[in-house]
Amino acid sequence: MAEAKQKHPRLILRNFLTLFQCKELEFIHKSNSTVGYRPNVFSTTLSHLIATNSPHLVMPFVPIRESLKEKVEEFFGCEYELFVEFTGLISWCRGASIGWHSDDNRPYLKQRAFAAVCYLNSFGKDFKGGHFHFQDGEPRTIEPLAGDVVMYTADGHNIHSVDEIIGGERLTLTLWFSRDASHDEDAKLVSLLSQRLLHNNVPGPCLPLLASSNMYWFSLDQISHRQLGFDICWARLHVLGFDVYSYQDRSCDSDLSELLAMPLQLARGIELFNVEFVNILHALQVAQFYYWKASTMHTSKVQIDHGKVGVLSQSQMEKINRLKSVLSKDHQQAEMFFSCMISNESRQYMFDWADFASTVAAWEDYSSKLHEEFLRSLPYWRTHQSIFEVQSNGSF
Ligand SMILES: O=C(O)CCC(=O)C(=O)O
Ligand SMILES: [Fe+2]
Repeated sequence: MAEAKQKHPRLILRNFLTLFQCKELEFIHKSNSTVGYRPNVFSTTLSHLIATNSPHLVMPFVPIRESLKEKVEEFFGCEYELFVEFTGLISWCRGASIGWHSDDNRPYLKQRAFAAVCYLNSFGKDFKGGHFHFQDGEPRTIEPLAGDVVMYTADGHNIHSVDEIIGGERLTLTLWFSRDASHDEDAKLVSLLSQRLLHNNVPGPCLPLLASSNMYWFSLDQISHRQLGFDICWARLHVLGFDVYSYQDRSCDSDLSELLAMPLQLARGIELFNVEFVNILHALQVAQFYYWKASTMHTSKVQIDHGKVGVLSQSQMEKINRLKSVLSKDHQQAEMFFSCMISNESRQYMFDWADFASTVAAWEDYSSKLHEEFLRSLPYWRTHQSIFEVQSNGSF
């Protein structure tokens, strides 16, 4: 046992995260993800959340990062404190895989000492393929299950691979830890957070800002980029059954994607929801929040306000379709990547506009609570140049 730990230092923890934590991080990823660093991979980093005016969405990560770091330090018997080098939500869609490697296998990755991979959804239910394998030692294979974590040294003692994803979207929270303070992610994040406070051209607290449109454009073919692929935000709304309607006029097709950064509305079938969202990310967050919370809602107990939902006119439908033709060159691929594999529980609930309307307020409430928590924590983070959980009485 001790010998095995020396040869292949690794640890598997079952149910380390609660289902609530997994679902909350899934919500954050599905409403903020951008194209990732490998083919068919999407990611949400903390610096991206800060840059898109959503620093409050860093809050759900804080206690998780802290307990993961403690566990890694304890299990691997670290004499000195470790630093988090990277925190990110990473999802892999059909076709993504990685062959045998160690996580420090590039000169620019040498600072990585340990990895922690938290599975946020499950093999079989949410995706097919995607098993994790260690080349040597035990356990050899890990079947990802929501809530479980695998921790291992980033060096050659833990060469590993991940099988190709066959269908669905496999989601993880991945952290790397370093012994080197100059690679401390916290110091960089605190500095970004402080800079953001100085910006005043933001739409309001908790209202997301878009990054550059390239970050949301997925294409397998890098060369004929815009002729293929789709906009990630549009695609994620599409698989939830929504269309995007913008009443603004644009004569030229190439300008249409700019509309996503402007006020717009959501439609479903022939119905238009008469509530304005500040941009597509705002609409996407509310839509993802609805599906996260759908199982706790009581469908049709309330009547929708008269006037909140109307029937689309012919010209409104034409505008929706024109925008769609620019934002998705490949509907099939968008659906293949992001559709839930089997019966996602929330899909069993009938969509209801009255519930959706109350979600807009519930989302605001959720966001502003996190924002308050964030504002309370930030002065402590700035003083200590570190991100950690601050209790409401200021202790930690
Ligand atoms: O997602 C996993 O199970 C591991 C991913 C991995 O090996 C990596 O990102 O280096
Ligand atoms: Fe790896």
